[in-house]
Amino acid sequence: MNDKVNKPQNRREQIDQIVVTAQQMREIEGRIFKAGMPVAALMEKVALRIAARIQSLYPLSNRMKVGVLVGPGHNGGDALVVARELHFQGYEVLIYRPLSKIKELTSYHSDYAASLGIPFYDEIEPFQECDLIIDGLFGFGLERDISGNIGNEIALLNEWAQPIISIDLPSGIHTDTGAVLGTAIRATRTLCLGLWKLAFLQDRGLEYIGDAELIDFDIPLTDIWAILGKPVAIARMTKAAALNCLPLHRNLLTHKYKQGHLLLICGSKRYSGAAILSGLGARASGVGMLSIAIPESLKPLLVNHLPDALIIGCAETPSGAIADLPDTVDLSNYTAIASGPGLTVDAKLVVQSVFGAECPLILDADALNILAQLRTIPTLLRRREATVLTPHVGEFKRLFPDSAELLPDRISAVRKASQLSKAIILLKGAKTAIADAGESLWLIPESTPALARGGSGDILTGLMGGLIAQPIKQQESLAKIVATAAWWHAQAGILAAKERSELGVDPLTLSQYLIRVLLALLN
Ligand SMILES: NC(=O)C1=CN([C@@H]2O[C@H](COP(=O)(O)OP(=O)(O)OC[C@H]3O[C@@H](n4cnc5c(N)ncnc54)[C@H](O)[C@@H]3O)[C@@H](O)[C@H]2O)[C@@H](O)CC1
Ligand SMILES: [K+]
Repeated sequence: MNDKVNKPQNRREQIDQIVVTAQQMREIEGRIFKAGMPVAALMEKVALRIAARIQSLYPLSNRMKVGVLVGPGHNGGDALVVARELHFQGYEVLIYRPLSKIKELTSYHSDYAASLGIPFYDEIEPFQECDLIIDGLFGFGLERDISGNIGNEIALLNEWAQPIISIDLPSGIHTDTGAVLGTAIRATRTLCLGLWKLAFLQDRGLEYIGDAELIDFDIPLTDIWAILGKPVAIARMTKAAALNCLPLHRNLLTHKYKQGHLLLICGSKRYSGAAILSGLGARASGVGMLSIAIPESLKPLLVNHLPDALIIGCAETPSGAIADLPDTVDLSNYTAIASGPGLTVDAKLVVQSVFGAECPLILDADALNILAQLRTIPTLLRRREATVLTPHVGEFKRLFPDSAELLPDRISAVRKASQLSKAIILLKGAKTAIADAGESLWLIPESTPALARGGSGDILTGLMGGLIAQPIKQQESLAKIVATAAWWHAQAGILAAKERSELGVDPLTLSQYLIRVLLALLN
């Protein structure tokens, strides 16, 4: 792949960009063991870090009763080491070990914990009294559905009120797809071990993961690159990577046209606000020149809200959509074109007219619906320059019915659609995924449900268009800029929700938080 994950300054930043499957984790782990690290020593090291983290989260008060759930594999082994340490620190510990057949190393830890007098149970009832539950039933070794008694006991446990900390993954969550295998623990917090597993970046498992946190245990980067390759094929978008990608510093001798010229084509009589919001998103990107094509009758409105933009009034259809661009518009003048918000499907002609543009084209909202009517894949394959699509799941299904069959595995679905269409596709969701024709895949790890609100996508389209229009640093790919826009948009939402509540993140406010969050992150 030719997409580059930036060279961040420190190990933690590099680790934070990495995402692995269960198989890759096994292979990385295998290299460490082969190099001489004893399995038991690694388990001890990891589990001591987990125990220390749990103690800092839940310091010992007068009486702290901790229930530890122990499964048959090394996830259970980790949990037993944690149980032992908490016991030594003075916590009252009890252990739920429902399966008798367990791995050898786990059984040693089990025997030792029993010898210390820690009580063992094979039913969950007594754990209702616990102040905290630690879940070490299954980690990345879970292969099949959890069924039978353990399944029922997990369902019961999920109804109780005490916090649950899951080790590595919530037991029952598939490491790669995030799917619930039969039943799963609903964790308050999950301590992911060593490297981020794919499940943390999938929408499906989110409700089970709770707050996610990575416990680093010093996996050598060389072992990671040996298995994943470098640059990696799937990357989490982090603050370091995103800030590196933003056009934060301009050349001293620049002028407005050197800072990019974005053409936004959006809005209709029916959805005039969408044009304003896209314009505000584009404005926050810092783009040198912003032109906005809208139906002629909306011109005064747009000038009022965006006096800095060049407003292009267009002929209207009887329904008040853009009929066509005026003859005076020369598409070769723009460094990027973004089209879609508020258009309505009546703006078909104008969307068709920009397919030939020889600059990156961003299509959103009704432009996507129009594209779906025109036969998505052949239309996209005819484009000579890059096309970026920003569908939500509903739009994605209309655009790529074949790829949509892979849903709810969003990562596989978006990757396939991108490979088939050669477009960069940003699939919106709690964990937005950006695929670049099978080359690279970026995932946005943090967001907020506050962004699930009419108009917030319009801000994103404008922001993304404005970023893409600007001169791109040589080493950055277009997909990474798209991911940076999505990351920035999400961060603005997170900060706005923190300061104003999730109810207070209307799109206009969101647009104002774009620069505000940037300043906060830079400081
Ligand atoms: N990757 C690493 O480098 C490290 C991994 N460690 C821990 O090891 C874990 C992985 O350990 P394992 O590979 O032993 O896997 P798990 O502990 O996740 O569980 C696998 C065991 O459960 C059984 N099993 C799978 N599905 C089942 C089902 N539905 N019902 C009943 N039994 C089922 C398997 O036969 C196997 O014995 C990680 O999640 C992590 O907690 C740490 O101890 C140390 C470092
Ligand atoms: K677990």
